[in-house]
Amino acid sequence: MLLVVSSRPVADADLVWPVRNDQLGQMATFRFPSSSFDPTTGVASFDYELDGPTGTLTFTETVTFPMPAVAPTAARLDAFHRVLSLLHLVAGVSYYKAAAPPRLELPAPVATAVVDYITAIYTKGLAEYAYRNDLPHVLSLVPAVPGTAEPVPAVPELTEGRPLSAVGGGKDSIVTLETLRGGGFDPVPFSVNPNPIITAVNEASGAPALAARRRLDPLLLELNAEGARNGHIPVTAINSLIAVATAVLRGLGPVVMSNERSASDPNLIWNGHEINHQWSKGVEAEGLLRDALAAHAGLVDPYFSLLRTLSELHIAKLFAGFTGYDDVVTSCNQAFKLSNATTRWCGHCPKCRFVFLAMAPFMSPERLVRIFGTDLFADPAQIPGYLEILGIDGHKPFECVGEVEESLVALGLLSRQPAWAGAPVVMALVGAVPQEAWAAASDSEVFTPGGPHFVPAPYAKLLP
Ligand SMILES: CC(=O)N[C@H]1[C@@H](OP(=O)(O)OP(=O)(O)OC[C@H]2O[C@@H](n3ccc(=O)[nH]c3=O)[C@H](O)[C@@H]2O)O[C@H](CO)[C@@H](O)[C@@H]1O[C@H](C)C(=O)N[C@@H](C)C(=O)N[C@@H](CCC(=O)O)C(=O)O
Ligand SMILES: Nc1ncnc2c1ncn2[C@@H]1O[C@H](COP(=O)(O)OP(=O)(O)OP(=O)(O)O)[C@@H](O)[C@H]1O
Repeated sequence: MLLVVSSRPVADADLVWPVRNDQLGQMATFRFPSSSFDPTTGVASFDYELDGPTGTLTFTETVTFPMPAVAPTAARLDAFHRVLSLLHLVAGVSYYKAAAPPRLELPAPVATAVVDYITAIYTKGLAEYAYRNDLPHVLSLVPAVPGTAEPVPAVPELTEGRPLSAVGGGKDSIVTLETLRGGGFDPVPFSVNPNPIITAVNEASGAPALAARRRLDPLLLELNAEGARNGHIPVTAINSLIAVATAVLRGLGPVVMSNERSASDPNLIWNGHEINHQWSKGVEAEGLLRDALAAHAGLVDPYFSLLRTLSELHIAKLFAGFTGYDDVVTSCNQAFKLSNATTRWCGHCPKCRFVFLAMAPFMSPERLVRIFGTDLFADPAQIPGYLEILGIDGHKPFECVGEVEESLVALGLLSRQPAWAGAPVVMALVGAVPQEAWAAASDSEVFTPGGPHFVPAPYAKLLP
């Protein structure tokens, strides 16, 4: 059930406006003044500017790419630069959101597909931010573009080669990596800013991995500490473009993501707009990015999610079949913060709750507790959080959690398994679910692949 809200909630303490910095409050325009790439170091630099009557603030973000031993062909280098120019536009969201000015000025003429993608990134990708900060103008932002460019011709050779498999350290990317390997595709694992968890997952795979390093401008973090506007950004879009640029630079084939079916479903409706925490993981974002990459860089099938048609519960079931990652797999977002990250699962956030529930039907309690380091079903303090995930209280949390129906199906499966049925939290939840909710949850729908996807034919045969 989708919650429709007409007023926003009281903002979180860390999102409260006004900021101490008056300058930010009066910014009128966001620009993309310049970008550069140094092939000797592999460092791309992206400059941004917030401009208003009280002055200008400038930012520079850098991304360090893993350079190939052999220089890329001229065609690949040209496509790489074109992907970098898209990344420049997309990575601006982190700095735009510090002020949310009404004007967004793109630096050069681009194809219509690029305008469509960038418009969606700054509106739908920032929708949760707009909702939490009560900034409805962000949802209808229209970029100012200095002209329209013609789409470039398609160059199929640019995406031929071993697939690059994006690894985030969680169960989903492990399922993708192992499924590609099982199908004989010899994927190259790739991560942006791999932390010790991601490094351990890559080591467990035994496949040599590539990495790119992304560095936010420290000024942004200073402004955040002073109370600048802040909130969620479409980070998957940024990681995706860094992955595509790396694949093009390294002579690899398509970027394979692990974004599931439920990532496309919104958390709630506000002012008539869908608010989806995971928008840049959804199928709409995937299609828009593919179109932008085709029009701007001539890339054919450069990017797709192998798991797009699967539910989270289905992916959890597949993950249970791969036992080599139990000591390293971590899906909890707290473990991926830039500072004060947890070592592995925090054990008390919506994502930990959901993944524990999703894996439980397919694992023994011993194995699951070993993976998490704690038994969430033994702790009654988890019950209120689970009631949200089951759709009994509040809306779907702003986290990467599956649909209410998936949670209900998982709980139904647990209630029929002697190993889990007697767990205190399982018993309490089974008692709390209204009869009509059980009726709406269908095992077969959850385990039947479905919905739109962009998986090319040679890869589609790998799916269940
Ligand atoms: C790890 C995490 O969940 N972070 C979110 C959190 O930020 P927090 O302050 O707790 O920690 P940091 O991630 O270290 O961020 C420090 C500040 O830097 C800003 N920032 C970070 C990355 C970036 O690319 N741009 C930035 O401006 C950030 O605003 C902090 O002030 O809360 C933030 C505010 O809501 C979120 O923006 C942080 O989310 C990260 C960007 C992040 O990597 N999140 C993924 C784990 C995540 O949420 N993935 C989604 C997919 C969403 C999508 O559409 O792509 C998911 O798994 O559902
Ligand atoms: N640091 C990263 N570098 C490269 N790709 C990433 C990174 N973090 C996440 N991804 C990719 O982005 C997508 C969304 O990330 P998400 O965190 O949902 O996936 P995950 O870590 O594989 O699984 P889980 O849902 O269990 O956390 C996935 O395809 C994942 O592979």
